Amino acid sequence: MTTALRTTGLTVRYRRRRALHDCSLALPAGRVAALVGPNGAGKTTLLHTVAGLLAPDAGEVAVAGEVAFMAQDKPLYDTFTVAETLTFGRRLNPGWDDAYATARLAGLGIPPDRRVSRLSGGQQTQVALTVALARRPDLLVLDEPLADLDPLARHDVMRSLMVAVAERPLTVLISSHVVADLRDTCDWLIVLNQGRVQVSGDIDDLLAEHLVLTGPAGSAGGPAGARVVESSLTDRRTRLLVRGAPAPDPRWSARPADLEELVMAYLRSPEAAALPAPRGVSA
Ligand SMILES: Nc1ncnc2c1ncn2[C@@H]1O[C@H](COP(=O)(O)OP(=O)(O)OP(=O)(O)O)[C@@H](O)[C@H]1O
Repeated sequence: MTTALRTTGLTVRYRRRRALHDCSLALPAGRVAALVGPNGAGKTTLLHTVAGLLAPDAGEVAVAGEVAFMAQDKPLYDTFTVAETLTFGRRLNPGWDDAYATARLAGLGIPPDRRVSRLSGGQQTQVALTVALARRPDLLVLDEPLADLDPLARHDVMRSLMVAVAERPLTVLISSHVVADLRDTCDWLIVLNQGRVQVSGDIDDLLAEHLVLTGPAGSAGGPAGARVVESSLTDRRTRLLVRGAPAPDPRWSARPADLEELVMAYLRSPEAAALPAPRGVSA
């Protein structure tokens, strides 16, 4: 397994405020990784550090190959046409693949003579994405590319990103607040919370090892052997999200957790973690 991105003990401060603390993760090549976390968790700081725009105060970032970064506020010039945007990209990037960029935009039905300011938000995102992809990166880093797009445009952007990933060897790291947008597209999950990496792993593996248990009220610890990530209590039932399968107990019913439940449970329990061994900490 080749590692496309590895961060080791990454710490970043803005003056005295620590935005990232001791972040270590490894992303295998060819994965599409979702980076999720609440406002202020450090997602943009992590992406900027991976893209080389910020220098860490401690720790290291290692990327296998070239990185292309698409910032949150789509880096396009409003007064340029789409064709001029591509010309600009070609002049700035030695490894630029013009045939790919032109064909991709034609396939998406985006007219080359249209001014960027006259494109829809979804089309602007597609142009910015095309500029990033035409640089032929090994690692594509996207900071909230779906923000301010309607659900249809979000779906189109993610689907076209999947086409790009299927066409070439590419690893993608994409931040978003909307977990539902990422479920069909991403196969790796990174949860960042309060500047720390809380979860990093294969989504199917994570889902397979987490359960939602429902059982008697007043038993927040759950059945024997349960590793509780989060518990919520009502006066009648206890609901737990647990990692690993506890011993069978007839008082508790179990069902698989979905991705949103898993993410929310970790975000509400900043002390819990699901990280790979040997560096990992059990929930
Ligand atoms: N330029 C800056 N100067 C000072 N503090 C900053 C700066 N940029 C970010 N921060 C702080 O660092 C922390 C992490 O911010 P960051 O933007 O990385 O979070 P985020 O997860 O991307 O948030 P959001 O989801 O709101 O975009 C926050 O507490 C933020 O206020």
